[in-house]
Amino acid sequence: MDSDSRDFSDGDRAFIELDRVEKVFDVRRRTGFLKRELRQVRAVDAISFTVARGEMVGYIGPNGAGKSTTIKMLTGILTPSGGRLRVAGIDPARERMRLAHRIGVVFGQRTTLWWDLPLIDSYRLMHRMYRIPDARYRENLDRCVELLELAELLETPVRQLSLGQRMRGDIAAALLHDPEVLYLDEPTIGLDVISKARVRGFLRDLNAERGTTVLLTTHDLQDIEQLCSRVMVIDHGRLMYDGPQAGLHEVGESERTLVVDLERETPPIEAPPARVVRVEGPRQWLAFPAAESAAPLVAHIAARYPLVDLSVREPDIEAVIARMYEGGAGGAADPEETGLVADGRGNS
Ligand SMILES: Nc1ncnc2c1ncn2[C@@H]1O[C@H](COP(=O)(O)OP(=O)(O)OP(=O)(O)O)[C@@H](O)[C@H]1O
Repeated sequence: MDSDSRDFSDGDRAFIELDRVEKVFDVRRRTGFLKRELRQVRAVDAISFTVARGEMVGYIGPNGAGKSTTIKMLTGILTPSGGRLRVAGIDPARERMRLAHRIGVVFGQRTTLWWDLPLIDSYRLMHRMYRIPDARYRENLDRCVELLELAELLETPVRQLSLGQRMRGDIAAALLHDPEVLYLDEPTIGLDVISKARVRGFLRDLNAERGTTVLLTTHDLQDIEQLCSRVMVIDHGRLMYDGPQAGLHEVGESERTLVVDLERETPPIEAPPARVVRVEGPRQWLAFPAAESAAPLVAHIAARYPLVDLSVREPDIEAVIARMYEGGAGGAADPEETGLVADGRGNS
């Protein structure tokens, strides 16, 4: 063990550390007969963040933002073009095999299981490949089989499993060697509501009970809402936001909605800065800044209009993120310049 790895193995110091990490791909494009143009794609552009041991962090962004490229660099599949990257004190690109014993990876769109073999045979192979001590293998397998409800599926060839069954099989495979960190790239893609709930529940327990560090990439924002208190948003290879999930609402300038039921139809309510965004008979919807209290608005309306009932709707994270993507595309900001990296936690 080198001194680097001792540094990062203890306590809650940075377990994953990226310091101005870049990945540039050279892409050759055909521009005419025998003509090729060389273009560089900056998939990851000077990204810095740290993740402490035991954190569960969402890593989100639109298509092509650079999420998978980041995960591939974190596993050692890709070598960064610049910057410094460490996981558990290990440089993934230089010591990929050593790191493999400490990390688990689930790519939702691909399987790491042997397609033609029964599920249990993939696990037996991993037992040997990772040289997992027998007792630990048994214990981890039993736990995953129980919690991910795999007992009935162990003798089934992987190609005959449904997507949801295969995903649970893949998650178990990633955990047999007790990884300290789990990278999940779209773990609920294509799953039905019940399978999603099962996978999310399992991940929540894994993080709470075992302290496994989790980095989760997803397009399903409910995964983030239900699992990750901290979120990082990446766009055009740059980190646009790093902070608590709740803080997204502020930077996304989101709005809450006051739904007002009146005794009868009335012209649109006037209550600035709130504005009426929809009217249906005696019901009106008013949008107002999420950061402001609803109390003065309610008092204003109650004093002037024939109020029967009202309710407040929180902004949904989907709308907030959509706004961020729209705003970020043009000038994808340096989060340090814009203050979108909250808590100072994202950068070291
Ligand atoms: N091997 C490669 N060669 C050239 N360009 C690549 C390569 N891999 C990724 N890219 C480009 O890098 C950028 C980031 O891709 P990446 O797959 O990391 O995005 P992503 O955020 O994971 O997207 P998605 O949500 O669609 O999976 C894209 O422009 C992509 O076309």
